[in-house]
Amino acid sequence: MVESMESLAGIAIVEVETILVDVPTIRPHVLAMATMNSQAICLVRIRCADGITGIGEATTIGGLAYGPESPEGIKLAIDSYFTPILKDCDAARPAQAMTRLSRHIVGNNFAKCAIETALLDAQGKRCGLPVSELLGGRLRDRLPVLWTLASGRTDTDIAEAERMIEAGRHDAFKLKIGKRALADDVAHVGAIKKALGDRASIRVDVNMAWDETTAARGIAMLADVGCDLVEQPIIRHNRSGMARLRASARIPIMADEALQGPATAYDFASHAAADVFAVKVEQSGGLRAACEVQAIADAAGVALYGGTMLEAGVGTIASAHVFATFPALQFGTELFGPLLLTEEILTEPLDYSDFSLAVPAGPGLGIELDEERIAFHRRGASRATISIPAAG
Ligand SMILES: O=C(O)C[C@H]1C=CC(=O)O1
Ligand SMILES: [Mn+2]
Repeated sequence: MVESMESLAGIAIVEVETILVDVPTIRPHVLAMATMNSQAICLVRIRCADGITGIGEATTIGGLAYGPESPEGIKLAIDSYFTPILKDCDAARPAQAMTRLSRHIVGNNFAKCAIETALLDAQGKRCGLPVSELLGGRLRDRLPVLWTLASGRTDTDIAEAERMIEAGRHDAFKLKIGKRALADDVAHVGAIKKALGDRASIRVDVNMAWDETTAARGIAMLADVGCDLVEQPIIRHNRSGMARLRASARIPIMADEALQGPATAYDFASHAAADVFAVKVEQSGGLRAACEVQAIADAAGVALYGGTMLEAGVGTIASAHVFATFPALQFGTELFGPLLLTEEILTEPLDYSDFSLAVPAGPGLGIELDEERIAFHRRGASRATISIPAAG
């Protein structure tokens, strides 16, 4: 007999802890809608009655500059609304817990993703399986990773790209444009492509900064200077505009902000409004929802790219487990979030080498938080001052 959804909890969820952590970026990261000097991370820890703890992360870009959720709002939503529901859920049934949450909580995709990550991490540890295996099974152990050049200066970006190629870290780059005049942006892209030539793929992300007319002109100009792809050139809800741009462009057009989970993916796929989907686990509403976006893309013949919200180690590895299950990943991934931060918050550094990221093989996410670093960067932490003994 199938057990009722309302069955009593088998393994109780004892505690849901949310922690805000601020980690500086290695340099200012200049996007059309915000310049990031640090990243605010909402970490989640779910403690279960069987002694297992799962971890999750929700991270946004520029606070509320990118979308409707912020790290502070996510913490508040989880503490006030998610936790009381989770206290009645069975930790050993993550899908049931997520269905219950969705019945009572509208939207809040990022918060849902953090909770699902923690539940799946705990479940993986319980079963001795990596999260990617819980999601159906991984098809690859490494993921190609692109780097975003966004210092705001062309010469600095070229030097940064040269260092990345030389170190074997990245050979595909995304340039953030849309803040400056179109001609200046195209000159910036053209100069970088000219300097790097066939050694690198150059793509751009406009982050919705153009109107449709500017986009039509801009995409043609970018194709002329050797750009390989244009990401989200216009506002997220203009699906017919995206379809028109896609139909006339010589280079692929990718949807990012427009994709807020399976329903929007279906809408964009059925209206041929993008050549490529940037799948983001947080924007999708969680790991399983991201897999549904992938299935819709594959069914519609839309190519795939593994996106990021510039998450730190936990969110990045949650995404890596998801993308490792994708049969096709034609444009690779941009899972470089931890590399943009001055330090990793994990005990073991992630393996970024050979132009790719290794997907951890251990149970759950296969990573551990560095409690000392978390305590240091925790918002409101009183930092111990180092006293230097007086000379002599
Ligand atoms: O894609 C975005 O819009 C967000 C993000 C991903 C890489 C990056 O530099 O910013
Ligand atoms: Mn984007």
